[in-house]
Amino acid sequence: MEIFYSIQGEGFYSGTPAIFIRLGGCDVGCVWCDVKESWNEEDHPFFTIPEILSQIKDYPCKTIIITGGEPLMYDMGELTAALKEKGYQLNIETSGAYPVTGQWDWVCFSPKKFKAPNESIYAHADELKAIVFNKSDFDFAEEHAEKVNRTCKLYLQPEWSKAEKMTPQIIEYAKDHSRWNISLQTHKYLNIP
Ligand SMILES: C[S@@+](CC[C@H](N)C(=O)[O-])C[C@H]1O[C@@H](n2cnc3c(N)ncnc32)[C@H](O)[C@@H]1O
Ligand SMILES: Nc1nc2[nH]cc(C(=O)O)c2c(=O)[nH]1
Ligand code: SF4
Ligand SMILES: [Mg+2]
Repeated sequence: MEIFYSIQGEGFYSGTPAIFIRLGGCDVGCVWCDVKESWNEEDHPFFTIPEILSQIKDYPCKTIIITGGEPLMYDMGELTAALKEKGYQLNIETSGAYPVTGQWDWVCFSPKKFKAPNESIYAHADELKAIVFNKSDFDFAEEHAEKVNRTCKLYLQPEWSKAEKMTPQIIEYAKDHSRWNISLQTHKYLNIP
């Protein structure tokens, strides 16, 4: 869908410069998705792997975030192999709704109520980033936290339109359940892509 250079706004790598590769296509259907324009793959241009390599080669950065859309709808083997060969660090943002493919240095797993995760994601998740839209999302976050590895970082991130209401509850929750950290969509406060 698009390639851009920005700062990772969310989660463990928040604040880190990164090249974003956003793949079009998603059938998870989150009601509050902030990139609904990504859902229909056919609305977006197709780039071959050599075209992608050429578009990113001049950015002064070796960290890539592959996002979407839902990147795991596709077999990520070929693209990630080509990027690894060029020495990039590869991070993925995924709902985990499809089996994990590809070679990843960091997997950010953000489970969704709208389409259950594939079981393969739990062993790969380096970071669980649960979106808090309402109170029931704390229990939903805990259900998934029970299934990830012990070393997986745990984040609660307010859904953007509900941030004013839910952030105070997230703060109290994290203080009472100190395994959890807070993630904010800092790029939206910074007005960057
Ligand atoms: C747009 S999604 C694309 C990657 C993948 N489909 C996923 O959902 O993880 C990237 C990240 O943004 C989060 N996100 C999407 N819409 C959001 C919103 N309105 N408020 C907060 N986070 C949101 C997702 O949960 C995910 O962690
Ligand atoms: N700056 C910035 N950081 C992000 N982290 C995850 C994003 C995404 O849409 O996957 C995102 C995004 O869209 N912009
Ligand atoms: S899974 Fe990700 S891209 Fe798909 S609808 Fe949900 S937030 Fe949007
Ligand atoms: Mg985003």
